Amino acid sequence: MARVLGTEGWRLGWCLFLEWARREEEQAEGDGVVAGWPRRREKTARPVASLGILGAWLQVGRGMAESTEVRKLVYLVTGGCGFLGEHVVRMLLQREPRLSELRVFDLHLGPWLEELKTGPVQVTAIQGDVTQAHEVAAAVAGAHVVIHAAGLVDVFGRASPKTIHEVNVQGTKNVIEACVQTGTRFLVYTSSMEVVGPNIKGHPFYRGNEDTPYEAVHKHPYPCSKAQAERLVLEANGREVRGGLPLVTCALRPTGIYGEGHQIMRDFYHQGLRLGGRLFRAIPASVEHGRVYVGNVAWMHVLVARELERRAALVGGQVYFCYDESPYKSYEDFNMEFLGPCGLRLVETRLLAPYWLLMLLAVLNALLQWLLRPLLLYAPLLNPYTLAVANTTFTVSTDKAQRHFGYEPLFSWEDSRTRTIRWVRAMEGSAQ
Ligand SMILES: NC(=O)c1ccc[n+]([C@@H]2O[C@H](COP(=O)([O-])OP(=O)(O)OC[C@H]3O[C@@H](n4cnc5c(N)ncnc54)[C@H](O)[C@@H]3O)[C@@H](O)[C@H]2O)c1
Ligand SMILES: CC(C)[C@@H](O)CC[C@@H](C)[C@H]1CC[C@H]2[C@@H]3[C@H](O)C=C4C[C@@H](O)CC[C@]4(C)[C@H]3CC[C@]12C
Repeated sequence: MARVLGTEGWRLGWCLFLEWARREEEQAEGDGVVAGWPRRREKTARPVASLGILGAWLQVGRGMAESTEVRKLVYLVTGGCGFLGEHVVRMLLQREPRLSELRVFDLHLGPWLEELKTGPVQVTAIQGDVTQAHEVAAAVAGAHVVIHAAGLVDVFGRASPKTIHEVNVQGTKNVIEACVQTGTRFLVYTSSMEVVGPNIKGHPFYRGNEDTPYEAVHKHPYPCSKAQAERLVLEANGREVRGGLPLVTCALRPTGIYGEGHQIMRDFYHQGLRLGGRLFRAIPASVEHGRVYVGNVAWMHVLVARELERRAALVGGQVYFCYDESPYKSYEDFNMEFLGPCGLRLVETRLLAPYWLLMLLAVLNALLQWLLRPLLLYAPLLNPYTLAVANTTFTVSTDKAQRHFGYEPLFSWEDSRTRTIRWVRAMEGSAQ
């Protein structure tokens, strides 16, 4: 379709222009207004009208001309069937007009991909493992842009530290090397706030930005792996890829993502249902955690991927926190923005469960997980790491993405909240 508009576009534009010119001239004779501008003296009216219409036509023509060549880019999204990945895939299809092919690479392909194959963009589902270099290289070959969102997001002890490292670090190395070997020049990495903190010392990060000094000290396998992977991506910026041009990379650091498809929100909801519609507060309301809507995180990925080529010198090698207008609240209070309207309530237990008791329970959970591992996977939300993270303020306040590549949140807080509540309610229907 876009290609057809190329030649036909100019011809169609010219016909539109002539028809419009005729009508404008007729109208200008009648009501004294020329193409939206107040009519000037008779002798300038006609040139003004023609200029205005000509300008409109040129705009139409250019837009069509641009559309004739735009569908030429191949994007690859690793982890494209995950919580964030699916939103990135759908956002690209909606808001990246230059796409000719969208490759979705994931260990587990979602059935919903089939519904995407009816549009003008070729959607190629690739079942693969980022830890397998040859599978990554095959998927990357020929892509113009790679958005690397595949990762093992585990802070609940489900996967071994070795596996987390293999996926998050070695997998990222494989993506970088595939870009270099095949000549793909633009790589966006989905990093995480946890690359920064909260650190093992429980230091708060209050309204911090990308330049705020903070002692990023980690022991847990997940943040360690994200920090290593991010460093690899940023260090790869400028490396020569096949064909002799430089690789341009950047990393996006979402804070706690929420929205349609968020598994942890789903876990909280089901836990509340099991407890008779109640959730028990474990974290003081004063401990704030930054959260960001998944649609805005997806939009930031799409936008920075588009701007990487045009603003390579500025954006290449940079990190950007993902942010929007979501309010600063404790993790649990924030979740109640969505779970409350769906019938759950947060029971104040701070007097009943002091921090030391919660930490004791968390340690017992970790011990139980270790004892039961040969028999079954016991991975509750409460463990020493999640308690420590939840109990440490971590909020960002930055506009670096806006300054560097014009990012503005696509979804307001109200819209993000409404969409998430609608999703929880749909879960409610399925849970009954
Ligand atoms: N969820 C959050 O709050 C959050 C916040 C900051 C950053 N992140 C980052 O965003 C990215 C996506 O996270 P998510 O929350 O969507 O998690 P997710 O688990 O829903 O998605 C990750 C996807 O990667 C895929 N994957 C895992 N191992 C793979 C492998 N070996 N090969 C190929 N694909 C593999 C999974 O199948 C899944 O579809 C991750 O890199 C994560 O670190 C998430
Ligand atoms: C059981 C209570 C103590 C309850 O309040 C625990 C909440 C806990 C499960 C979450 C609190 C903070 C979350 C993390 C944070 O939002 C950022 C993250 C970075 C991202 O890359 C992956 C997810 C996560 C680690 C996220 C995980 C859940 C929490 C620890």
